[in-house]
Amino acid sequence: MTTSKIVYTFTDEAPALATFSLLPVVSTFAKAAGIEVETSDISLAARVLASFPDRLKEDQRVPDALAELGELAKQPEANIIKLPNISASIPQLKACIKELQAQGYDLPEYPDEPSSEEEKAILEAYSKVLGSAVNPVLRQGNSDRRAPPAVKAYARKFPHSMGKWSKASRSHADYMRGGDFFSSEQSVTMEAAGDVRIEFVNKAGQVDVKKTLKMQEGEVLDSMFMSSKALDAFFERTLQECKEDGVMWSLHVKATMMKVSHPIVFGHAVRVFYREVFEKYGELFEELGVNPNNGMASVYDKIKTLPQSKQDEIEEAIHACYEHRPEMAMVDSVKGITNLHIPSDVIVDASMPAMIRNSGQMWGRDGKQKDTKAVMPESTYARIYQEMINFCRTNGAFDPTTMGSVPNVGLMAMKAEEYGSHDKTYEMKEDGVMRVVKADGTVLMQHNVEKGDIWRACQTKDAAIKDWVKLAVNRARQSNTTAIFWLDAERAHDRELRKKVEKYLQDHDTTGLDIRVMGYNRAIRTSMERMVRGKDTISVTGNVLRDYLTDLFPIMELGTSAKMLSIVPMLAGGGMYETGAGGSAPKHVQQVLQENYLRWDSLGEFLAIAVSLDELGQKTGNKHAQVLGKALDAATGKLLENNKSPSRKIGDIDNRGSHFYLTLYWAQELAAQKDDSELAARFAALAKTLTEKEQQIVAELNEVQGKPADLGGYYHVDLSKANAVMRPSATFNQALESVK
Ligand SMILES: NC(=O)C1=CN([C@@H]2O[C@H](COP(=O)(O)OP(=O)(O)OC[C@H]3O[C@@H](n4cnc5c(N)ncnc54)[C@H](OP(=O)(O)O)[C@@H]3O)[C@@H](O)[C@H]2O)C=CC1
Ligand SMILES: O=C(O)CCC(=O)C(=O)O
Ligand SMILES: [Mg+2]
Repeated sequence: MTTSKIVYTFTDEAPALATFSLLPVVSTFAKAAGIEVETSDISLAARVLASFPDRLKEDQRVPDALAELGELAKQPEANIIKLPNISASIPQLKACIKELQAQGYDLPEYPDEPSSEEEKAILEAYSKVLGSAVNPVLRQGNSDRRAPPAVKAYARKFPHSMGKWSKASRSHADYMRGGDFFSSEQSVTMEAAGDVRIEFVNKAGQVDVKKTLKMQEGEVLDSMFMSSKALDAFFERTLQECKEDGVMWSLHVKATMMKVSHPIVFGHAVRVFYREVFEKYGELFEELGVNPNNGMASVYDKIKTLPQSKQDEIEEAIHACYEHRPEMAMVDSVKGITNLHIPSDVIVDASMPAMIRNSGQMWGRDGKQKDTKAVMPESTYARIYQEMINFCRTNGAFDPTTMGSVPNVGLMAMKAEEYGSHDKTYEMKEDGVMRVVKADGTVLMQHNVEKGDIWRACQTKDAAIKDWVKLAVNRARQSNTTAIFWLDAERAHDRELRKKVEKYLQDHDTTGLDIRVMGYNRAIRTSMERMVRGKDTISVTGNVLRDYLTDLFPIMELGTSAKMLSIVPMLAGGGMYETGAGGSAPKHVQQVLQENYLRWDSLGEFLAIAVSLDELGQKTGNKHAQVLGKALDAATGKLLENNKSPSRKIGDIDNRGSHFYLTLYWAQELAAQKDDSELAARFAALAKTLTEKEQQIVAELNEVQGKPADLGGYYHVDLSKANAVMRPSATFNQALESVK
């Protein structure tokens, strides 16, 4: 039997905990097909540790698993199961460093304001770990995300709750009407390969070359900026309006994925909301190293060094702001954590759908739901949320039992669009001109900018676009579904893409297919109108809309994006199977710590593993793998039918219980199938044991609930402790071990 390999990532928070329980199951089954399941630790903690080998003792060092996996992703044999990981904000990164230091790892502090060369090098090393650092490296292909039929059927049978919409709802999205990235965007397509320079020219005419880019032929290059003055004025306007109208104020950005530009935007919101505090204590804050981009948590943290009386004075000034500012949405009203506390608490892709599902409301200081103004400065993508809000206000909440589906084909390969913008994003230090210049001196694009403005460039490679069009046509054909390319004629970048889409569509046989190109507003309206009639529509979008829509529609349709099948067919021929489309659910870990209950649903993992096995089987001719994959799909279907997913509250089965049922059904399916007698024989005993001992195992699993759990860490858990917590049934463990 040929041994082939599946790489299973070890990540963070809830999915990492779930891995302790699920991986032994997967390895046991895969082994029967001669497949080795290798883990690759790309958790935030491991990435931090891998950045400072020289400071660690021999036995503390870890390999740079992300770099290795990034290389594998470029090979045709790649078969990677990727679980969601933390895209760390600075506060999260600092907390991780602190935890590792306390565990005895000699890591340097995160230098907020590096002064020496050494500190600058440290900051650079940490910057590589910050924000969305994993996905752009591993996603060496475009994105295919959809709800499999069994999952959709489950949602129709057991619909999740949907908050009612009132026609009188005052909730809405608000965005800049000028001065933002949308209004300043310029875009060019490179006619030939060659270098271009990004440079700044100050008022005195001095030129500072920021970066030289090696451009490929046919590559699309964009540049744009957000005016800092316009941004501040916008925030002030939204606050005034909320105050006057008595509507709650909330901010929705993506400070994790847009790791350079959005924390700055978030910092502006903090400074405007607490204007008097920053005016009065600005200098002191500067001395203390307060960074509003890290949220109000940074203020509370840094003022701790001050005498108590000064701290009280500042806290009073903060409270005084609440007197004349509108009510702000809360992340945790019990603990008093506001929307402006930490930039990674409210992440737009998940927060806006949650709000729309929840009657368009968020939680106020008193813990009650309220209508809210959802502030999303960048108008490019914010408008789609207003369209959905309008739709729900007019037609009522969506009905999961009848609604159609909006799967997505997203452009993200080769760090397409915003993914590749981080090292080309600048906060201007003075007034002047930012320009993009060809080697021969031709100015391709330029903007007049002012101090504080945020300027950025994005690149999109021709090969990535070509592959994206191909994937869209394939999906439209395979699922016989209408596909809409969301490309806005108002946007410079999209105009370039429209030309390419028209051209590359001709490379494919599209007879009989319904493929359309529309601006965002029309695209979302059309998709929603079809959806309420039970029709499916593939959204074919750029990178940010890929991210937004693959939470937005699944959360309406399925209650969570965790149930999505999320595939990245890699350009080099390999495959990455992501689990779900959502995040790492930090709230779930808190529940484990408090009451040893993990409500994480590993359905995304089950779906991904089945596709991974099937693909591996097809590519290597491993028949056992295909049988395993098919049986897993059937087992997942049964699990859904029998409603054996984790429930939200203690008392019922949690993540561990659902893994037991998956194992039971998987073994039963294998034992019963007729395609592969070897596998049937091998799993017959396990199927029998688990069937007989169901009651006992479930009792053993559920017995541990209700008491606090000790994991020995948050970012870097103690392996044996986490193992003990996540595998509490001796009977189940023994049954698995007995499979030869
Ligand atoms: N692909 C990736 O690697 C991604 C990583 N992230 C990262 O994840 C973290 C959290 O992001 P956030 O925006 O809060 O998004 P999450 O998706 O983690 O959280 C939103 C909510 O969705 C529900 N949810 C998500 N996944 C599951 C699941 N498998 N089972 C059950 N419920 C689920 C939970 O609801 P409830 O609490 O009500 O149970 C959760 O609180 C951040 O660090 C972010 O950067 C985010 C998106 C993708
Ligand atoms: O890379 C990230 O930070 C998040 C990605 C994400 O949310 C997604 O791919 O849906
Ligand atoms: Mg997302």
